Order: sequence, then structure tokens, then C-alpha cells
Amino acid sequence: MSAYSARTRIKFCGLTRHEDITLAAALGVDALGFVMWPKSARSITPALLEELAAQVPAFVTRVGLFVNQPAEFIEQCLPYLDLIQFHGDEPASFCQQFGRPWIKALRMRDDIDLHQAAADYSHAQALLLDAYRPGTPGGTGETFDWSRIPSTLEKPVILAGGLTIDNVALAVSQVMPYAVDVSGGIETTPGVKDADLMTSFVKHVALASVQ
Ligand SMILES: O=C(O)c1ccccc1NCC(=O)[C@H](O)[C@H](O)COP(=O)(O)O
Repeated sequence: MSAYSARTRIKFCGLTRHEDITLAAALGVDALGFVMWPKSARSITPALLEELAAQVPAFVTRVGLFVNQPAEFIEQCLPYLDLIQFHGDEPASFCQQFGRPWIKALRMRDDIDLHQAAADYSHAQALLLDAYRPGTPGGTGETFDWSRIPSTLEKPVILAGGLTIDNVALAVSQVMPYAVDVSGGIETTPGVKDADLMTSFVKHVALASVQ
């Protein structure tokens, strides 16, 4: 059995509300992302992180998302997190210092060498591949050309960027990623998730995963 024949895992990112966490957990979503970068419309404070994280049931991964932020701030958030998502230009040595599992987000610039990135970030648990829009570190709602992802990449791939209920099934069948990550595609406004879109997204991934 190949490592990727299991169902595709799901991460919802940019959660800010108790009710969205309750539904995501009930739907069996594997990981919940909290944007700790204050310039984002989806950002939350460490105090709200503490509150929301306490509500997350066992076996659901609490992911903290940071963009080129000080180590001291990340340390402050760590008690409420299971995994760190570095979404900026952090070098591997920075990511590795927290003694906590981490993933590295990579924006798909034209000249990116994913094999080199997999080597550079060899201690990451996975690489999250996201669309590149100059000046915007993430949460763009834009897709990229999935055929640019080598099937031989040395790290598990978390596919992100512009996924919606209309394209996620195709994304899963084409890329066969370890996981998919969605934020804007399940929202009405930034940080406010929509119950129907969340439910439908999970169903589309499940159906595509077993085909
Ligand atoms: O969501 C943000 O505002 C954000 C800001 C800065 C860095 C990353 C950010 N979000 C990351 C994500 O939500 C996802 O990992 C990914 O970018 C997918 O977002 P979307 O295209 O909206 O589905």
C-alpha cells in the first residue's frame, strides 16, 4: 500500500469562532489553523487562541500560523498549539528551534525548486504549497498550476491556494496530496466560515479520496 492511498487529510485555516471549530471537529477535519500574524483579516490574539484551542477535541491538530514573527511571540503561543506553520521566509534553523512539529509553507514563485526546498526543510513534517501573489504571504484565494508539483517530491504535500467545493475533488485526484488546506473557499467573509461550505468541502474530499 502506498503512503498516499489513505484518505486525504483536511486542514481548515483561519478559524476565529467557537461555532466553526465545533462544526469542523464534528465533520472530522484533521487540523485547524489559527492565524497569529496580526496583519491578516483572520488573525486572532494569543488570548483568543487559548480560548479556542481549549475547545479543540483530542486527535484534532491545532496549528499556529506565523509569518516572519519573533521567536518570543511564537513561544508565547506554543502552549496552545500542536504544530507550527511557518508561512514567511523563515529558514529551517529558525523553524527547528521550538522542539515542536512544524510545516513550511512555500509560495509557488515561477523559479521555485521544490526538490531543493524539500532538502532545505528536511525536518519539516510536510510542505504546504500555496499560490504566489507578490506582497501577500497567504490566504490569497488563488490557485496555481498543480502540474508543477513533482510526483517524486521528498516531503508530503499539503495543497493550498484557492481550493473550493468546485475544484477540490479535481485537486485531490490530480495531485493526490497528503492533505488539502482551505481558508477563503469555506468563508462568507474573512475569518467567518460557512457551515454549508465546510460540510460540502469535506464531502468532496472524502468522495475524491476513495476513487
Ligand atoms: O489567511 C490569511 O490571512 C493568511 C495571511 C498570511 C499568511 C497566510 C494566511 N493564510 C494561509 C491560509 O489560510 C492557507 O494556508 C492558504 O493560504 C490557503 O488560503 P486560501 O487560498 O484562502 O484557501
